[in-house]
Amino acid sequence: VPDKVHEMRTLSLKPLLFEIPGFLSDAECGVVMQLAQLKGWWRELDLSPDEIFSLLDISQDGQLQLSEVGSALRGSGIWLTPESLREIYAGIHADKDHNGLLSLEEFRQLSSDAFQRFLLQRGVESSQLVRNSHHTWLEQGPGAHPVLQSVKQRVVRLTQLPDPLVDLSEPLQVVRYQQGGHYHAHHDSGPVYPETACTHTRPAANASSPFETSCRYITVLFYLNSVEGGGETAFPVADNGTYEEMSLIQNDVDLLDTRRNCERSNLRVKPTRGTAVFWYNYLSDGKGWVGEQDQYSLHGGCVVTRGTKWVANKWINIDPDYQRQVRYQQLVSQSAQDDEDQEGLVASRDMHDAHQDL
Ligand SMILES: O=C(O)CCC(=O)C(=O)O
Ligand SMILES: [Fe+2]
Repeated sequence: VPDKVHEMRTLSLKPLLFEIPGFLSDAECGVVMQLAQLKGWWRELDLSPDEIFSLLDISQDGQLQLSEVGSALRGSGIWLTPESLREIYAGIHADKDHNGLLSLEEFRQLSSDAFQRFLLQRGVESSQLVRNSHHTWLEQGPGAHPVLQSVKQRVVRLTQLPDPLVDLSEPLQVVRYQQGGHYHAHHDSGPVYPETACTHTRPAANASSPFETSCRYITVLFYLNSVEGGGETAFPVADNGTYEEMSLIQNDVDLLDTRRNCERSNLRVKPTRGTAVFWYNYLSDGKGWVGEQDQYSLHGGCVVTRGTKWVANKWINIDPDYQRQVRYQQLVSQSAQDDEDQEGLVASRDMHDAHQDL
């Protein structure tokens, strides 16, 4: 908050994790919640289209037969005949070539939101989801609400990163959990291999790559309210002596399960209105740039036992491939320049207004 001195507490070294009480004022938390409410909510299973496709493609032949989609749905207690599936495809314009098969390409084009909504409507229970919450996105660029812009500037100061890196990152994500909501333990961003592309720098990548991840170097998590019961953010392996994937599930205790086993997590942060926590999802490469994924950054939202829980995520996206990040930034500033050049010729103000978000 401007003109205020803030205390920053180190919560763990693995991952590098800090807590800053009072990072947002109560009024600011209220504004962010209201803006999110106005914007409207998404709900999702939190799987990428490729992941869903691969799960459904039992024969692994790269096509989804009607029977594959049908039997997948049967597993969740939904009985759909091939005819009714065809009808659904038609309804959501899924099967462009009308051959009754969905290729990965068709599946990708199919609005994954439409499909996920459909799965939810068809009775996948919310407690069975990886993430049981609603979320929405708020832009923080010029024209955005002053509170959102000011929060972004504070994130720049907090993280000591150059402005453009923060400006070119994802918008602010606001998340609302109702009573009973949770988010099982996860990494906000995946591992990077030499052939892994980052979602945000796709436009600057040369070839199509087999893997993609969001490359969220830092997560800044804001608690917008204090939760009446539960809803802690759990870091199951924070500051563990060692990290073994196997030890996450032991004697039937799955540490990733935040509905059951939060109290076994090494570290839990209690949601307090206005507090921010932030951590690094990647280690340093030792040369001043982003390196490997930090396995210890695993975290989740414990089940909310009483009341609702509101948080916001500010992710800072940086490509571990330095050259690609640079190319991407050049590309963006070039196209911003082109837009400006155009402005004199075309009355493009209306268009800009149309893109302006809350
Ligand atoms: O709700 C929380 O405490 C954690 C949220 C989270 O991990 C996320 O939204 O990625
Ligand atoms: Fe997360």
